Amino acid sequence: MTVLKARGLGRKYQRHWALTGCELDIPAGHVTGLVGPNGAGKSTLLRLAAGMLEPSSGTIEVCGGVPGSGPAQLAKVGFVAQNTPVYTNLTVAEHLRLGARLNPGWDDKLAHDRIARIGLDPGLAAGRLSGGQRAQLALTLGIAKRPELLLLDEPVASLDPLARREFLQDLMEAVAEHGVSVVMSSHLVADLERVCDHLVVLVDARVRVTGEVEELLATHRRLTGPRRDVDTLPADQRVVSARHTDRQSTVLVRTDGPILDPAWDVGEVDLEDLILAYMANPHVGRPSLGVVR
Ligand SMILES: Nc1ncnc2c1ncn2[C@@H]1O[C@H](COP(=O)(O)OP(=O)(O)OP(=O)(O)O)[C@@H](O)[C@H]1O
Repeated sequence: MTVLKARGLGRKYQRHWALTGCELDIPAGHVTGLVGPNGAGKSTLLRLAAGMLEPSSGTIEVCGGVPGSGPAQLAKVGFVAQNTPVYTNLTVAEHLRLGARLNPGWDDKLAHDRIARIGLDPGLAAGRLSGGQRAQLALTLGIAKRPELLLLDEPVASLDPLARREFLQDLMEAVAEHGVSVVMSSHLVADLERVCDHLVVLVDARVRVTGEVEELLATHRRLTGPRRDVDTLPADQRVVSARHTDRQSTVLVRTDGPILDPAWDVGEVDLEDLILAYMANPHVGRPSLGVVR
């Protein structure tokens, strides 16, 4: 089942396209990592999915409906925006009461347990919380809503390392126990490596690569060998990035078949290698032959 489907999806601000030609099928029951450079269009995609923005072109379907199209649709989707908005004059406890009132699937025990574990004072006004504590409150509201799809825009950016680890643990539990689907943007590749089994890389407003992490890792290889022109590689080895010194070439390729050329030393890639290769070289198939010293 697909939890987010985009077809020719685009969004422009004035005359600038923040997202364009976006084709996505994000499967249900997975944690999908959304990565890309600053300004790539990640928040724009998440806000389109949450129904906070209208597409300028194409279509987007979330949990089988049009984002933001009514109360039933809103109940299916949780969204924690990048600035983790909370009501500054309401206390932590009032936020939980509001959550319970507004959300049909609200898990009150989970919300209270989490707030207690984090150590947030229920009587404190949200405006007096630190940035990280505010993020924790917003994330608690998002998880306790028990949505079908949870959209998180850089959720852990302001959390300390321990809080980050615990939050990711909570997230994985929610996925395992309640089958919630998650799409989260992050610049922290190590975190994505821990929790994501699906990946979308956005660069320059376009989807550069998307797929199951396991499948992506299985089909990408790092080739190291005597310097050569990447145009001489077999057609089934799609060049993602290439670096050259005077004598040596290092090429990251996508291929389904084995690498038979004995001149290459063939290595596996990890998620960070893969993400950086796609982020560094947006012009797939047109790698630079510049010399790196
Ligand atoms: N409200 C807006 N008005 C005009 N331009 C905008 C607006 N919001 C975003 N943009 C532009 O759209 C592009 C994509 O922005 P977006 O916030 O989606 O990127 P992002 O990938 O989330 O970036 P970051 O990693 O820095 O959070 C950027 O060029 C940005 O300047």
